Amino acid sequence: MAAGISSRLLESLTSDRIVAAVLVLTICSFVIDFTWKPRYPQSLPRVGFGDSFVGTVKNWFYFATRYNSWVTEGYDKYSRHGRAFVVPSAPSRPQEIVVPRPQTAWMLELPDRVLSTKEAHRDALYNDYQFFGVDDQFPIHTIHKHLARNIVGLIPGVQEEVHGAVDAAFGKDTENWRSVNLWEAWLGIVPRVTNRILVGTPLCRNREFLDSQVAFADDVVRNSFIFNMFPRIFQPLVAPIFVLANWWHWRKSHLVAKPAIDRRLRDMARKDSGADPSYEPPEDMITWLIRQAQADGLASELNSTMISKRLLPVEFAAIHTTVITGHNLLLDLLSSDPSLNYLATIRDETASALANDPTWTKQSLARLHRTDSAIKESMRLSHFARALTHRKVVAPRGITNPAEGWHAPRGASLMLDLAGTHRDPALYADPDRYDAWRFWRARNACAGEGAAAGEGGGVEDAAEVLRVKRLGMVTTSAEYLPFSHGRHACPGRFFVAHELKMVLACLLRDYEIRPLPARPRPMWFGGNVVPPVAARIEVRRRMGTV
Ligand code: HEM
Repeated sequence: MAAGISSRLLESLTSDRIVAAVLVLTICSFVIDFTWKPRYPQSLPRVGFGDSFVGTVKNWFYFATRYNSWVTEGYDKYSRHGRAFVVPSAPSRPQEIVVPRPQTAWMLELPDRVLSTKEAHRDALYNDYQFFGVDDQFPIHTIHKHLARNIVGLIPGVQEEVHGAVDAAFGKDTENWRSVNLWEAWLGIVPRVTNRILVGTPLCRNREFLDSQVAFADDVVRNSFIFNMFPRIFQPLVAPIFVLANWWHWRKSHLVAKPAIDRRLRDMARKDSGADPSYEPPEDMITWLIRQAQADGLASELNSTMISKRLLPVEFAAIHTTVITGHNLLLDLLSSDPSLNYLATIRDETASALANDPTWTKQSLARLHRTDSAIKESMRLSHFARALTHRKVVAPRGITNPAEGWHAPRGASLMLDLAGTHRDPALYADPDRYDAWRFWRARNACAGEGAAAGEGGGVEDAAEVLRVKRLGMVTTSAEYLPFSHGRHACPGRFFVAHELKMVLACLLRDYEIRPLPARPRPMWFGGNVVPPVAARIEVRRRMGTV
């Protein structure tokens, strides 16, 4: 009898019925998703097709191609006049409230228990699946606490890594011009240099380890795009399949890193027990994670499996962000009018900073005002996402905006519009032009004002020194958001500034580079920019540098 029922069932499973069932299931799941999402007050203006059911479906359909223009429209109509507005999101994500610039301080000063960075990142990156449910706050806290205080001592090691990585990426042929894929070159440089401060030598030069970290980061980005398109109700079914790739790449990196991590754990334990008091562990993320776990009494953190998993969110935060930034920087510089002499000027500035001592120091790096300005300007103009500051309302009763009176319920999503701000002519003259010395001139004007105002004090005056310093690339503000702003602003930015300046100095010292006839254009996909990864540049090693 049972056999009869199952054979009748099988017979009734025609392909038409299967397709229809999947379609009905998908529509039902999107409807359920729709009802789960936070609702925003009608007093908040909308861009896109609005939030009726039909409007929502159209928003999902056009999200990938129109998101950027929706936010631009909202910026012009509302943000410029100090008003918040609502922008559609990908199918599985709640719509976002775009908070205008004058309300930045209000938004970023709300405590994490009210408006959460962690929950916003967790939702956007699907941390529970993609990072195997391992909480990212421990490594983030570790970076906040240990990186800045060790950064000066890390400079010589980073410089050594930069030289090795630039040589490997661009070659040593002084006779012939070589065509190099710029994206691949940065992927050869950044993971190695960044891992010098995360895992130290020799692991930071291990190709298998680095490739696994890059592949893991690619998995996170790709899967986030995919999960964004699936109704939330399906995610527990679909995500475990997709994150097999994440698991595989973490496992590969762990197998390579395990001996080094185990050795570090042993050596540090021997030092602590007094068996080897002279041992000094290298300053890198592995050491900092061990110290932090010891300080917090977290014995469960002290093994290679946990440490290698704790590295993942930081590798993810550090690698692609820097690769895209370096890639944009060179594209902006190389496609600028050659008569502006950007490259030669940066080359001269970096060479003269190293004239007395070939090793970079905090002081010599801080003297690179033009180089700093060129990088800062590229990060202003050539951003890689519409927004990099997102927050989720976690307060059970939601939040009320004091300036406009709107209420955002628990689960609502808020963001700051980086691209609109960075291209606002009220803030930046001729905002669509790459003007490498824009911030250098502002710095000089500021220093000049100080000199004129103070009785011969000039930039020697402490307050003036501070004001001039604040024009540097690591200073965040409501008007300059590539590293976000407020207490969760990127803790890696001081390192990034050093890294990019050293790479640029090394590259321009050792190579001639041909200008590009035009800036290769990136493409928008939803809220993110897809970099022009096929772009190639022509380089030749300078005579006498090998
Ligand atoms: C050009 C390169 C980089 C850019 C543009 C960048 C940008 C950002 C942005 C926009 C945030 C989000 C902050 C927020 O939500 O308000 C962030 C967070 C973070 N970044 Fe970076 N980042 C870069 C490189 C790095 C590097 C090299 C590291 C580590 C060595 C790093 C570590 C982190 C960490 C740990 C966080 C989380 C901070 C927190 O939640 O408190 N980043 N970064």
